[in-house]
Amino acid sequence: APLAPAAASVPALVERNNWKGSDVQFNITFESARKAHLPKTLIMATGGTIAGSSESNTDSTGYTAGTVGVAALVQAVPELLNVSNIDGMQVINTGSESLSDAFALHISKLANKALCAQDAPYDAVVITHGTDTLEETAYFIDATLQCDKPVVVVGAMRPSTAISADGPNNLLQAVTTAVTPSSVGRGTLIVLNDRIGAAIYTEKTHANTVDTFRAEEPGYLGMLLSDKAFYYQPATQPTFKKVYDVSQVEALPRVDLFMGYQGANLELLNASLALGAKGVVIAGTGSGSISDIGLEHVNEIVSKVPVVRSTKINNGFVVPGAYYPTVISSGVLNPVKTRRLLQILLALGKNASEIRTEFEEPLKSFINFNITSAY
Ligand SMILES: NC(=O)C[C@H](N)C(=O)O
Repeated sequence: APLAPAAASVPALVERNNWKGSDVQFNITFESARKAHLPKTLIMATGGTIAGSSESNTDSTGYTAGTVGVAALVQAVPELLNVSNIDGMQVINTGSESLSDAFALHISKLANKALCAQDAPYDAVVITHGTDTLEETAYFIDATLQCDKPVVVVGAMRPSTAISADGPNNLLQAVTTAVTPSSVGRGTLIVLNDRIGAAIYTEKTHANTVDTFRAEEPGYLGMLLSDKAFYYQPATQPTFKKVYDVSQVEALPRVDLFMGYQGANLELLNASLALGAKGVVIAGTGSGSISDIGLEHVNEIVSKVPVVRSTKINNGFVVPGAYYPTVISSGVLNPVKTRRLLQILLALGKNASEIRTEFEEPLKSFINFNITSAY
């Protein structure tokens, strides 16, 4: 059976649903294992390969993601209870490719309640998540969490039934990182495969291997060594990070994402608007370049919705350039994170020139240019 309790001494779990103010499906705790001196961590489980299983222990492609619940995930790693008191919450159980914009908003609100509300019951939150869109949730929470407590997002590349499944150790490392005092004040973190990265910079870089999460240019913040989190530098927040309050936001607007390539003409932008898009992100080629014909189509819609250009290279900067006066530049954010920030800004009612300022103003600190509003 997948994820049978690894040790005879695993305390019995208690299922309950008494976390005030939440709309959780169910909530587990290990009451008998409570230790007064340990911090309290809430594990929010969402599915993914870390909660996946297969008939075959060598299968790392044909398994079903999101089949194992939070109780089994925690029970498979009783060592968690040596570093933290643990509660578990099953937020959803699915492959992360199927997570919606509504999910991102929902889990951000849950994390804020768990950590930042008055009398917030937890010291840290760990989110178990599929890796395919893990960085989108991690960045969204990073940009919307109203306090300094740690949120760590973790996943796995091999299902729970695989030989050398990476999930259990990743989960232990995530909880260990979450309750390490020097994790406070660093923003949302991504922990997999012994490495700790900042949500704003870290992304999935390989479709199959366990060392997939990297922050190619800025590098990792730290690593785990014999189950201790080690940081290379004292706590600091990412350079361009800004935090927004989405507690009053009821839904994120539709924002579509288009990619640049030879022959891309972007005429589908009009279809996107007709389907209700309130903003558009273009994962441009190189440093955010857009084809001449593509730019013509962009210019047909910029008076109606903001268009932000990032880069499909997923590394480096897109800065304002004379050639694209009508388009907003994403700075250091990759396309999917750019999309998340644009959704947040639109949801908060910002107009196009305010959105431009939010994206481009921070870049002024090191690059000399004039922000010109083309609207
Ligand atoms: N490794 C994984 O978790 C991939 C899976 N498709 C997911 O994102 O849910």
